[in-house]
Amino acid sequence: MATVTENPVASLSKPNIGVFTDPAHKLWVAESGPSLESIKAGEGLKEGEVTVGIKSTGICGSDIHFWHAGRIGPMVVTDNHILGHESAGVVVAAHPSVTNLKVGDRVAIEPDLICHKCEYCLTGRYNGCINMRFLSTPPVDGLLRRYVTHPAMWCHKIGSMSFENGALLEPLSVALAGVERAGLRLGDPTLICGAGPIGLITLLCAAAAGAEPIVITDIDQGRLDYAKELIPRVRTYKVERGVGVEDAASHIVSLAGDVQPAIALECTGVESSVNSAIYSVKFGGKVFVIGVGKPEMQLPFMRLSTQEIDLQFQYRYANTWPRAIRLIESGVVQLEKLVTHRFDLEDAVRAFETAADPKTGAIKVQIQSEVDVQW
Ligand SMILES: NC(=O)c1ccc[n+]([C@@H]2O[C@H](COP(=O)([O-])OP(=O)(O)OC[C@H]3O[C@@H](n4cnc5c(N)ncnc54)[C@H](O)[C@@H]3O)[C@@H](O)[C@H]2O)c1
Ligand SMILES: OC[C@H](O)C(O)[C@@H](O)CO
Repeated sequence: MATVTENPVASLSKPNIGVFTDPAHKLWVAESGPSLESIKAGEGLKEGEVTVGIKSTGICGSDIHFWHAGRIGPMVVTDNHILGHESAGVVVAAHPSVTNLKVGDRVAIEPDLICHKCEYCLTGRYNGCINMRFLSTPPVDGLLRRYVTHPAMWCHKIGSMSFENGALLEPLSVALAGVERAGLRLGDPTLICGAGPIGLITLLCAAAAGAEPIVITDIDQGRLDYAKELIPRVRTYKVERGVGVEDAASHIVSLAGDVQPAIALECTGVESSVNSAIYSVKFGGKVFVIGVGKPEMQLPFMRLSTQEIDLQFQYRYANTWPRAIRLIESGVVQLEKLVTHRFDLEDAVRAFETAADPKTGAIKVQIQSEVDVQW
């Protein structure tokens, strides 16, 4: 264990840099705020805030989307914009008012800034905050920087957990929120649609929660093979172009041993996939949609109606971090294998190109930054 120096922030020497995109779909690394000088001078920290030296940040599909498409639905990149919302690092400075954290604490950052005043904040469903400012969703800059200033209350201590795992707490939170609100129970036959990072983490959670049998779908055989490596008992279904949604549903049910799923956790947001899930689940079952997709979709209304199927949705998460930390610390959910590629912050453009290219076989690409402080 390294020793804490009198004033560790004084030893910081690397400039703050960040990963930017813009409305012209450029992607670049450049100097960003807060500046090293202001951090070292102890300027700019407001009451309740800390500065975190970011060590690991995962690239999310939404980061690629903001870069390539310039928008996700109503969230539009209108200016130079810093990406990233899956990060963990070390506290390098703290405002004197902060009592829950100290310099040197290892933390994962929950990337929301909420108003603490609206109905949803006051009732614990703060992901619905009407004044939500979610880091990396334009116009709010994200975490892909060497240093970030953030409210201490949204920096969760991760103890000796690796920074890579700390950065995975964010997508784990998405999956946990889904599994929890879907009401998944021990022995529930479960369908998971999509074996991207969210689908795979959902698979790990559903398996840990005792779902059985579990079928996972994807259009990519490589991702299905990956799912099988993670959870050998999972049954995999490769979705083929030209196969109708009802036929796909029959294949899924037959793969499950002629058992209709009680719950489908939809992690693609693709219309045909949502519809195969609706045709797969049993009477009174639930299709729980985590994936996000196009603004309007056609759904089999009468199937939903005559089979009393619940169709439910999830948007981000609330109150998941402490639970997610316990699951990783105890090894109940093991996410290490998901990180397939690692790049330095200076090399972030290559990291994004790798994450965006299906031929690389990347599942989760993480960006690591050097924070040259001596503890
Ligand atoms: N609700 C939320 O708060 C929330 C949070 C994070 C991510 N998401 C969404 O969750 C979804 C999954 O995220 P991800 O990071 O894993 O994305 P991803 O794009 O990496 O993974 C999606 C997977 O679905 C597969 N797929 C595509 N079409 C399919 C089909 N017809 N049938 C089966 N599989 C198909 C793809 O091959 C891919 O492996 C995305 O829509 C993302 O935007 C939602
Ligand atoms: O996990 C959080 C999600 O990735 C975000 O909601 C993103 O999709 C848009 O801001």
